[in-house]
Amino acid sequence: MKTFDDLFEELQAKAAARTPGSGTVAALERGVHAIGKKVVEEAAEAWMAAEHEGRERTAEEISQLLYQVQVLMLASGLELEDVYRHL
Ligand SMILES: N=c1c2ncn([C@@H]3O[C@H](COP(=O)(O)OP(=O)(O)OP(=O)(O)O)[C@@H](O)[C@H]3O)c2ncn1[C@@H]1O[C@H](COP(=O)(O)O)[C@@H](O)[C@H]1O
Repeated sequence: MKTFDDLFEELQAKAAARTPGSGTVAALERGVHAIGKKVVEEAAEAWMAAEHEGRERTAEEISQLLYQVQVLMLASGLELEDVYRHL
């Protein structure tokens, strides 16, 4: 099973290689403003799922939120340690 750290490593590698066909590379090209909107969208969907749609849908939406947060980290030049330092 993929962890948060595993996913970040995968996304970093794809961003560095500019892997063709990668949705992450395409998102990074769209920039921070567009990525930020996806973070907010997925946060709202996670909230709605938690209130109305049950555990499985909530877990799915939270996974999408975590992905979008990682894309925002990459777009901002952040490493995992930069965030973990504040936990
Ligand atoms: N975990 C994710 C992941 N979660 C969400 N997303 C993308 O985020 C977007 C979500 O947008 P939407 O809300 O519009 O999606 P949706 O189809 O409406 O789904 P719902 O929110 O309605 O459930 C979609 O484009 C998804 O592809 C993800 N895209 C990629 N990953 C993983 O990231 C890695 C690299 O992916 P690529 O860069 O595409 O190779 C792979 O391991 C992928 O599994």
